[in-house]
Amino acid sequence: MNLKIALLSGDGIGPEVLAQAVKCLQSVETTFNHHFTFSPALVGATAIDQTGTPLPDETLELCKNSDAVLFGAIGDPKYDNDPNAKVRPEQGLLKLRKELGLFSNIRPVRVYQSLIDRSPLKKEIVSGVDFTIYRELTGGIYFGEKKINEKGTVASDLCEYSEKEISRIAHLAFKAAKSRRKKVTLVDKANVLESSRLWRKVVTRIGESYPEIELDFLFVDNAAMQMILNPSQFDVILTNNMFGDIISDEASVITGSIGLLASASVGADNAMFEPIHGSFPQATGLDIANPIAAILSAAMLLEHHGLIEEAQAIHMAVENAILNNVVTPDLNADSTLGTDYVGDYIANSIVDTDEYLHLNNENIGLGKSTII
Ligand SMILES: NC(=O)c1ccc[n+]([C@@H]2O[C@H](COP(=O)([O-])OP(=O)(O)OC[C@H]3O[C@@H](n4cnc5c(N)ncnc54)[C@H](O)[C@@H]3O)[C@@H](O)[C@H]2O)c1
Ligand SMILES: CC(C)[C@H](C(=O)O)[C@@H](O)C(=O)O
Ligand SMILES: [Mg+2]
Repeated sequence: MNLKIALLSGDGIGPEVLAQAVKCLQSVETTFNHHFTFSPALVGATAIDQTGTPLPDETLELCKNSDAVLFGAIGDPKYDNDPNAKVRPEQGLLKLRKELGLFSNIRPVRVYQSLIDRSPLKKEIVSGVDFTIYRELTGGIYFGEKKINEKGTVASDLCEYSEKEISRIAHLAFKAAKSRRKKVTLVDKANVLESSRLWRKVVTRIGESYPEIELDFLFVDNAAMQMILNPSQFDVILTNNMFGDIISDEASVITGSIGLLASASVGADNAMFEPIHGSFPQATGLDIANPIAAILSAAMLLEHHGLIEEAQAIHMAVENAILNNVVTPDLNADSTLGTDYVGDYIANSIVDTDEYLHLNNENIGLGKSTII
């Protein structure tokens, strides 16, 4: 398959982790005989420094004309610490999501058995945790009208949602639950917010057309608590833009590190793949950032394009690295292995499992079909 991939490395650790994801995609290219074209473009603080804007027009055009966007991270302390800054790196990411129509952000949360001791929670609580967050990505308080009075003493951000915005992501969440454990939990604040009450109404109605799926509701404050008390109860979590942002960082803690969590941002015509973490500015250039979230985002990119075995090969290579303790210091405080080393190790262990089985079966005189 030929794929045109736009590479938006961004700021901080973005370029370091994205380079490892590219290595893995290149390894997939040779192992499975595909052709991927990588086109780098500016975004975030780096783009502001060079062009004055966090999302130059050329970057947006490139993304629109690519089969997928692979995104690193944006953000820089010089903007984080300046509430008066008018131009901010985050505006680039938000505009990109909006312009590409990426309304659904899918964030899988899975605990690796071999990392169970890395979780701050007890083994018996985290064992087997496997859920996915469907976070609405182009609406809500992030994109509602923002106001501040002339004196600069009163400010507001409007949280607005339409039925259409809710229903299109709700359908995706229900469909995902069909091939999982058949449960959707809507996380909202319907006891207080009008917009959350609309979410409940719309999602309840849509749920009726998925009778095999159990639909559950949790207020976000309780959901934050349940995620720590009993995370195994979740299968598919459906939620708005802001709640999804917050609970996904919380969920990452269960797994042992935010450096493990990948995501796919999907719309009708475009798709972007991005770690859930940020630019981790303190780690820039230190070769300590965990590249796995970026690498697994590349796996989600492949899966999105129907390259299931290829995505599986990346997952197996990641599991192999984790099993062999080839990890960055966030997963093992004694580790002296860096981002680049872990990236190389994972890229070099990507194999075509089908071929591997085939070869091994032939060696022992069995046809491939007898085993698979
Ligand atoms: N999608 C994005 O680009 C994105 C997401 C979140 C935050 N940000 C931006 O990033 C900047 C820093 O934000 P922050 O400090 O709140 O969040 P962050 O995710 O960058 O870092 C928070 C903490 O998570 C850990 N961490 C993050 N990524 C890691 C990795 N790959 N490996 C190991 N540990 C990792 C570190 O302990 C770090 O201190 C801000 O400017 C923020 O706006 C961008
Ligand atoms: C950087 C910021 C705009 C972004 C968000 O809030 O969506 C980030 O936290 C994320 O989770 O991708
Ligand atoms: Mg976030």
